[in-house]
Amino acid sequence: MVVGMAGSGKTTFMQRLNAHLHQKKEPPYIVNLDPAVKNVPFDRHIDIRDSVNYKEVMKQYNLGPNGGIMTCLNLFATKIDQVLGILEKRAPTLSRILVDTPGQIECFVWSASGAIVTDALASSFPTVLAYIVDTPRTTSTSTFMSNMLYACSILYKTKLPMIIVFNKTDAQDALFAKEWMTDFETFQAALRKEEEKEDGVNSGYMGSLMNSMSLMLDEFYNHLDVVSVSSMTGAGIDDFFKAVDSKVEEYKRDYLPELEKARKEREKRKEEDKNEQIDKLMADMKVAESSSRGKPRKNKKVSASEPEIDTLSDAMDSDSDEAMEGDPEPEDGTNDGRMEDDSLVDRYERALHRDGGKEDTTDESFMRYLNAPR
Ligand SMILES: Nc1nc2c(ncn2[C@@H]2O[C@H](COP(=O)(O)OP(=O)(O)OP(=O)(O)O)[C@@H](O)[C@H]2O)c(=O)[nH]1
Repeated sequence: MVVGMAGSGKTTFMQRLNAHLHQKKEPPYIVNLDPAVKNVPFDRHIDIRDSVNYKEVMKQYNLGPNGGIMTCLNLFATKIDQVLGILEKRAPTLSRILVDTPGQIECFVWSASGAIVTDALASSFPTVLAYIVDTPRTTSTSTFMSNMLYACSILYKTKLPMIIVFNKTDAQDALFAKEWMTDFETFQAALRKEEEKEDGVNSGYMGSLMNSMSLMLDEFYNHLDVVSVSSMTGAGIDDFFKAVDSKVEEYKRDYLPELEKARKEREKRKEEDKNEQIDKLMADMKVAESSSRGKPRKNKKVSASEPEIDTLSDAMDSDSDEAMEGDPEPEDGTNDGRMEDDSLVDRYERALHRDGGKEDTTDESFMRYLNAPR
């Protein structure tokens, strides 16, 4: 999945990857998620523009460009199951799926639909993010830092393996950026140099902010692979694919178990919710039963100060008080004084196997309903 700021060269990079894979006789499957792109210089198998009309969405919903992209993505996200279905059907014959994303990166990465699309893909296929950086525009420490912070936030949001791709290296070598990422002191020196040269543009608050951030980003750099490419000339594309293969291993090693853990936790929570609902149901039924049994109120004092029963909780309080007063518990403590008979609660308990797993064929349908997967 290719992400990056507007103009960083995502589409050109996609075009280069496509050409490279075709040359190797491993044609990729291509998905375009940019609703606002005008010309895509390669064939797409799935294109968001086929299902939503960006211009029309802006008009219909009275939106600006970014709102238009977000809404298109939201509409597309509702069809993600169908997209996954197509991809999964194709998967056995595919070596790679390439996904292009909108240049308005925040619309994609920070929107709910962006997360839905990313999570859906990542739960079905080994997914790697390629964060494209416009190298010639990153030679100043401040633009470099903004790019790295963006990449960092995407990494922490998606938790997917990420490769930083320094693009346009035919116009600007990326060695300086690689050094800044591996040697903190080189970055500090560049900061100082800019301060002197630019007459204090990065001095004061900005300078010290970047200084601290570069220290913080050190940890983030450890999680990345970095490659330099030129989408224009094709230089570095082999290195990129090598990095992808190593990141796929990382996906299998780190991401998949996390995914499995999250899935199990979701299921466990669902089960707990179900049990909680059943417990509530049981509690309600006990109250309903005890009040509907219509025991005569013994020694009931009727006084002006006695509160009226308005709510279920009031009723519960009142009944338990009453039980303490006039209907004492048996001394062995095995019975709360309300459940002597084969009551509805008993039958529900049996239906749920809470009585040690004894079968009760009479309530089978209810049991089946409760145990049925949802
Ligand atoms: N010199 C050079 N220019 C490049 C390279 N890759 C892309 N460009 C140029 O950068 C500009 C933007 O490229 P795109 O591929 O349209 O960038 P994008 O990220 O898809 O842009 P958006 O769709 O607006 O987000 C174009 O003029 C490209 O020709 C490269 O490797 N070298």
